Amino acid sequence: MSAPSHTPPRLNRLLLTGAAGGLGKVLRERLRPFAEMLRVSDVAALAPATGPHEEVTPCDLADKAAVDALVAGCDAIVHLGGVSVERPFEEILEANIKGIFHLYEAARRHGVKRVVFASSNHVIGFYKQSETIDAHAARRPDGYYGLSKSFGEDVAQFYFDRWGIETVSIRIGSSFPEPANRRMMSTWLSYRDLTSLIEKSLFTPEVKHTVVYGMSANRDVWWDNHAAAHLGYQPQDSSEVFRAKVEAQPPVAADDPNAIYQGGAFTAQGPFGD
Ligand SMILES: NC(=O)C1=CN([C@@H]2O[C@H](COP(=O)(O)OP(=O)(O)OC[C@H]3O[C@@H](n4cnc5c(N)ncnc54)[C@H](O)[C@@H]3O)[C@@H](O)[C@H]2O)C=CC1
Ligand SMILES: O=C(O)[C@H]1OC(=O)[C@H](O)[C@@H](O)[C@@H]1O
Repeated sequence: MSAPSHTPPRLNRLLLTGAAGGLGKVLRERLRPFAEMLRVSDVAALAPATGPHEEVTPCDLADKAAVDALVAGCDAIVHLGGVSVERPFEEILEANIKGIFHLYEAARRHGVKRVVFASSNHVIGFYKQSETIDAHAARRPDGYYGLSKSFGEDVAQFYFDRWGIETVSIRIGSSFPEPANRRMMSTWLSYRDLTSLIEKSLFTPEVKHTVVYGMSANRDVWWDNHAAAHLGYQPQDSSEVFRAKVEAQPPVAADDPNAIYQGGAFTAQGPFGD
C-alpha cells in the first residue's frame, strides 16, 4: 500500500514492537515515512532490513535488560508486541504485563516522550452491544488478555502523571483486511485508518494519556470518541462495503456471546487446564 500522500513530520528513530505480527508486518511498511530510522523488533523471526532506514532488533519483552537496550536511542515507540489473544495467565504475564512495565521503564530511563500503545476493545469487552460507551466508562476486561491491556493503560497513565511520558492508548477493535463476522461490522478498523490514527497519535502536539477507540467509520458503532477529539482522527473507511458478504454468513444465535457482548467470544474463553 502507498504511504500517505502528504509529508508527515519525521522522528529520528521510531521503535515498532511486535513487528513480525499481523499488524506489525503492515505497519512496518506504512510507518516508514514517519521516521529517519525505523527500529523493528519481535521475539519471533523478522524479515531482514529492507534498506538503510531500518534496524532489525530481536527482543523478548519479558527480558528487562534487553528491552532497555532496545529502547535506547528511540524518540517514540509504537508498541504492538505481546500476546494478542486469550491465553493462560502465565503467558500473558510475561509478554504483556512484564513487557509493558519493561518498556515504560526503559522509556523513562532513555527519555522517550511518546508511546502509542496497542490496547484493545477487550478492556471493555463485557459491555453489551446494545450499550454505547466513551473512553471514561469503567473498564470491564473480558479475560486475562483484556486485564493485561487494562494494566497497560494504567501504566501509561502512571508514567504520564509521574514522568510526563505521553501515550495514546488505542483500543483497537478488529484490524484485519476485512470484517470476518457480524460483530466485526461494528469493530472493524481498516489498515488505512489504523495508520492514520497512529500518525495522529505520534504527532499531535499534546496528548497526555489519551484513550481512543480504534474503529473505522462503521455504520453501527458502540464507542464514542469525543474524549479523543483533539487527535483529529477522521476515519476514511467503513465496514459497510463488506455488509452483503458478511450477512451471507449463517445467523448468530441470540445467546451466542458474539451477539451479546462487545468483546464477543473472548468473554467466554478459559479456564485453561483446570
Ligand atoms: N489485530 C487486531 O484486531 C487487534 C490487535 N490488538 C493489539 O495489537 C497488537 C498487534 O496485534 P496483531 O498484529 O493482530 O497480533 P499478532 O499476535 O499477530 O502480533 C503480536 C506480535 O507480538 C509478538 N510477541 C509476543 N510475545 C512477545 C514477547 N514476549 N516479546 C516480543 N514480542 C512478542 C509476537 O511474536 C507477534 O509477532 C497486539 O498488541 C494486539 O493485542 C488489539 C486489538 C485488536
Ligand atoms: O476483538 C477482536 O476482534 C480482536 O481483538 C483483539 O484484541 C485481538 O488481538 C484480535 O485477535 C481480535 O480479533
